[in-house]
Amino acid sequence: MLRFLTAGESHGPCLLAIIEGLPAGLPIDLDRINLELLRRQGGYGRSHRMKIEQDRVEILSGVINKITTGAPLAIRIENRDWVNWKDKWEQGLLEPLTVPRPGHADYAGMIKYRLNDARPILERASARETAVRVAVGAIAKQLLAQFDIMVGSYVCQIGTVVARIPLRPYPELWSEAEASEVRCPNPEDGERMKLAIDEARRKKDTLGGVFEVQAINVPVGLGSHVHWDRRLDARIAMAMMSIQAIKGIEIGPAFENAGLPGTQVHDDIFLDSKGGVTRFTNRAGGIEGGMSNGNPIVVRAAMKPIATTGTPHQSVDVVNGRAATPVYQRSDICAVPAASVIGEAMLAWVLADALLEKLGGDSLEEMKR
Ligand SMILES: Cc1cc2nc3c(=O)[nH]c(=O)nc-3n(C[C@H](O)[C@H](O)[C@H](O)COP(=O)(O)O)c2cc1C
Ligand SMILES: C=C(O[C@@H]1CC(C(=O)O)=C[C@@H](OP(=O)(O)O)[C@H]1O)C(=O)O
Repeated sequence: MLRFLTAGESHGPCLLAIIEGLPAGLPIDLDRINLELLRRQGGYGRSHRMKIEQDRVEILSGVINKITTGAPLAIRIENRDWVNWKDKWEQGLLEPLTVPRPGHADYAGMIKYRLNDARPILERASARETAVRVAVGAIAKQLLAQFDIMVGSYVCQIGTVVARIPLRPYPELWSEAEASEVRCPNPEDGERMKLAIDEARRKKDTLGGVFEVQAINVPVGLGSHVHWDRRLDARIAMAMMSIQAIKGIEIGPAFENAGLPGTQVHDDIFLDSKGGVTRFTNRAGGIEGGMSNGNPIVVRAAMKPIATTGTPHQSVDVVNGRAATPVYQRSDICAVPAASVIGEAMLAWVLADALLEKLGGDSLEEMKR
């Protein structure tokens, strides 16, 4: 079983993760992990914070001579913004934030943990934590790559701009998305998305959207139909929904399928010329009965608009009980492109876990055998 834990605050010294259960003998390419971190930091519409941070991963254990040993990996990413907080933080001089910000974890967290200050809540609820998750996902991708399984993504919608996705094999769409500042494989729609972000910024507003993550070359039979928590779609849904601000997911075009008759939805099975079977459609998004069916796995996720808007929301000061507006410092206008990279990391993690479960083995060699 693969598992990982993360720790760290958004403006604290660093983010940490411990990854347990990786097979021994897996070559780890640090540059490729750092490339994923760079991809997550990109994207049109992000705040000044992304100019401060330059995420690089350090591996502190579990890897010797660039190869996993089978022991837990401890990994670390520095928060460069820490120097701007360190003195006040260490001397206990940070002003309490007594007005919870709507759309954030602040209100529920303050009640739950009996705090008159939202800071301890926002520090951990922040999506800054996804930096280290992307590093974890990058390691999962390196395990999957040993079995030719690849994961990629693109952005399908920002605000009301819905991209027309060209009909091309996924790897081509991924490289076209990579060349776009909003990770949209359709350049014309990508420009419209950027204009929508500019307009939101001008109006002191924010945007959400939809991204799609896909995995190709996934063997048949990851996950299982036999028990609720072994179903691959359930595991993917949980991983995707764990990303901050993700509020909906679908496997394949699930919400469109819901309105169609069964004859137009289910992917018929045909004999191919080599005596095997093939399918010409993938409306199931690569999963039937909680198991991968050999088709690409296709997951869409809906991200709500960024909660902190330049136009103030109404709230209440929990200390004096008066109506108030929360403190505004800075905020992303749109983070859907970054979220799509985080979605890749989470899908890669779930698939690596399911693959290891299916193949077994303590070393890469055993897994391959
Ligand atoms: C990559 C990324 C960047 C984000 N940046 C911001 C931001 O700058 N400002 C903000 O208010 N919310 C931002 N969010 C969303 C909040 O973290 C999230 O809405 C909040 O923690 C509440 O969690 P929930 O939306 O899952 O309920 C970001 C989310 C992601 C995935
Ligand atoms: C730091 C990152 O994203 C942050 C996520 C975030 C939030 O509330 O989730 C708020 C912003 O941070 P700050 O509170 O410092 O302005 C974003 O910049 C990152 O993605 O690395």
